[in-house]
Amino acid sequence: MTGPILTVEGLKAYYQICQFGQHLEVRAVDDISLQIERGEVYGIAGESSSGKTSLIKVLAAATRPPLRVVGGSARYDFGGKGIDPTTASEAEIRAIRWRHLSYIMQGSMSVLNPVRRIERTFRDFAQRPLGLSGAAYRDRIEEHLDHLRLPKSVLRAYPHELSGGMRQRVTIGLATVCRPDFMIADEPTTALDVVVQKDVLSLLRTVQQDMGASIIFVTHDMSVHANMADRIGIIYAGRLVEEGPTRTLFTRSRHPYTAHLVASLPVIGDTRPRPALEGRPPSLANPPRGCRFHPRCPLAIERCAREVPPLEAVGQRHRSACWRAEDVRPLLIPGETGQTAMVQA
Ligand SMILES: Nc1ncnc2c1ncn2[C@@H]1O[C@H](COP(=O)(O)OP(=O)(O)OP(=O)(O)O)[C@@H](O)[C@H]1O
Repeated sequence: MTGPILTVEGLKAYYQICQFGQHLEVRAVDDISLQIERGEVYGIAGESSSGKTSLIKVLAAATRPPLRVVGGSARYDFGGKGIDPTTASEAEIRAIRWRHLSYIMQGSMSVLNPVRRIERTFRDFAQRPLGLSGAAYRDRIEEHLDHLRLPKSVLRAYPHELSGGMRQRVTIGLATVCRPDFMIADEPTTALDVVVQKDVLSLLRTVQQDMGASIIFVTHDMSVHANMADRIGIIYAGRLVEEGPTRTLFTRSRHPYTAHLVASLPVIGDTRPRPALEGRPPSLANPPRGCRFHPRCPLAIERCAREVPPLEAVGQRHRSACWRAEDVRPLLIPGETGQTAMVQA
């Protein structure tokens, strides 16, 4: 199979709400275009309220009012089976859910029913898409658990009887049991402590590589991206402002906002003060004209307040939306600070 598995073009999704008798549009996803390759882990980063979850809700075909897709398109190519999650019918989505497209959500308890044993949840998720029953079905599930280094006994457990890390491993098990082509993961490890987080991430990476699946992976934690993602897209105020291979983004970012995110990472032994970013992210109901980052940008010039910078190539598979992309310098020098140690080859 050739070509990207997901192509997003000019996607716009707004929350259309009525507040104090006034009609408001919160432009959570505003003109986003990107492509994800087969077998690729694509990380989405950005601070709170930048639109990450809204974007992946649209991509997961989970758009519900007041969020509405108001422009653009998204298209998955599952080996000849093309589907647009913004326009597909319920029946079309049901046909691809779990088998082709699966979803690992924030906090395992949102998928695990507290009053059902894990085996029942597996049955609800997997039996129909796998088309297996009896011993063949049981063998497949047990083999899968074994692969995830989960004991068979979890099947008899209720969610509350498992630790947070174990529950998240079960969630990954559910999301991968039908060997999907594409997985969407929204902050899958945020609620876990660092040691368990590492274990869950390495499990997710192993399963993804074994299956050759693609993942779009959302977290605000840049150090998780450093260890997980092949490529990263940086979102600021509803827009994709930079995108590139992980190492490139960490060492040669071409957007001042990315440079700030990278410089904010703690580095052992480096006691230099972290450069602070002035101001707050804008309201997406009334974003500033021009580049949305310009009111906080240390490099802003008059043009930035007037014209929206397009997302343009600045290197190999590297795009930036900044009028001053050429002038962006890393705020901390990788190597000197040990920062590159976080980025795996
Ligand atoms: N139901 C809603 N109605 C109105 N606005 C909403 C709604 N849900 C989210 N928003 C707004 O949409 C914008 C994007 O929110 P979103 O949750 O997508 O951001 P995020 O980057 O995922 O944030 P976080 O990291 O905190 O989850 C924010 O301004 C948020 O306030």
